[in-house]
Amino acid sequence: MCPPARCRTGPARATVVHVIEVSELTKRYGDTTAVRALTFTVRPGRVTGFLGPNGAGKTTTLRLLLGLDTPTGGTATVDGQAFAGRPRGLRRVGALLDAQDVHGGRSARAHLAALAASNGIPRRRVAEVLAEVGLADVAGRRIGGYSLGMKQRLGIAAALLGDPPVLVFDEPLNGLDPEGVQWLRALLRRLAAEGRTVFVSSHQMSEMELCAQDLVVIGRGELIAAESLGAFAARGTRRGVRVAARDPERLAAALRAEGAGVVAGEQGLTVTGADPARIGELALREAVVLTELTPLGSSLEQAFMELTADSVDYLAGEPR
Ligand SMILES: Nc1ncnc2c1ncn2[C@@H]1O[C@H](COP(=O)(O)OP(=O)(O)OP(=O)(O)O)[C@@H](O)[C@H]1O
Repeated sequence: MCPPARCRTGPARATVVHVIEVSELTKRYGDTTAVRALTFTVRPGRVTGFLGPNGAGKTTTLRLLLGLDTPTGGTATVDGQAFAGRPRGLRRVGALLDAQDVHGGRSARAHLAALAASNGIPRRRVAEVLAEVGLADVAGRRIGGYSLGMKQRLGIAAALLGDPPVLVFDEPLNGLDPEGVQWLRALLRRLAAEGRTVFVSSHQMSEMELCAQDLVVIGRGELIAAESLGAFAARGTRRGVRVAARDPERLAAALRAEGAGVVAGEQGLTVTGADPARIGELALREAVVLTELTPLGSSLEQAFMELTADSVDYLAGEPR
């Protein structure tokens, strides 16, 4: 593979940084506003997770970015230019949008060879990417007989074919088995470590938690957050503070009188609405000996649920 840094030639290209920039991006389909005034930046050298509940507008955003659809307003650019489906576009941006969208009658090898030919990519890349995604042994088989996971791997192979500095994947973990998920997480991290810009959508926080460094979170087409994983997690409400004390009932009463929430459990009290310092002060005032005072950090999943709660269109299970 040619790392992006080495792909830059000449003084003009030396300053090129492979940034995805989305500015005031809006897309309406009739009465539906799929994306509304979205603005964010995706930087190279990091895996950026693109998160949002079902129907949030992730696929629409990626389609607009890739020039597969036209914005109603705003812009989406790579390296400062709109990316339209150019013949040699695979060298610039590699994308996996819909793994099922392939000609089932062809073999994986023939499919990739055709893509390579139309993008001016050396034929040897076909064997390289097939090996990279673990499909070398089945490359001669018809794609129509592939499982969803195998088609995802093929879609990833196609995205890697042109050795591009920018990679965009829409829900690439769908259909992968646990080994496949681990493999893909490692691949995404490696691609970013090579200096590429890696933008990956998912509707599940837990999927991104282990490989993304930055997050762009949207809900109902609007931006909720664009920041590092850590900053996003910190925005979730703290789960509370676990407290153990010699006289828990007395402390619980004092905390409740202060407006804090207190739930008594086997391991002690779980307190919300009061930080450890305030709990310590109250314990001192009530002359209650504390034996444990542990802040419970908010998990990313919880932050995601909280921050997108108002923008979930489709809920599984019980109605809200
Ligand atoms: N071609 C279209 N015509 C009409 N409405 C559309 C079209 N494409 C998307 N939408 C609507 O735009 C909204 C955003 O859809 P989109 O597929 O971008 O969301 P998503 O975040 O990718 O969802 P998911 O996680 O379920 O794939 C939805 O309400 C969807 O029904």
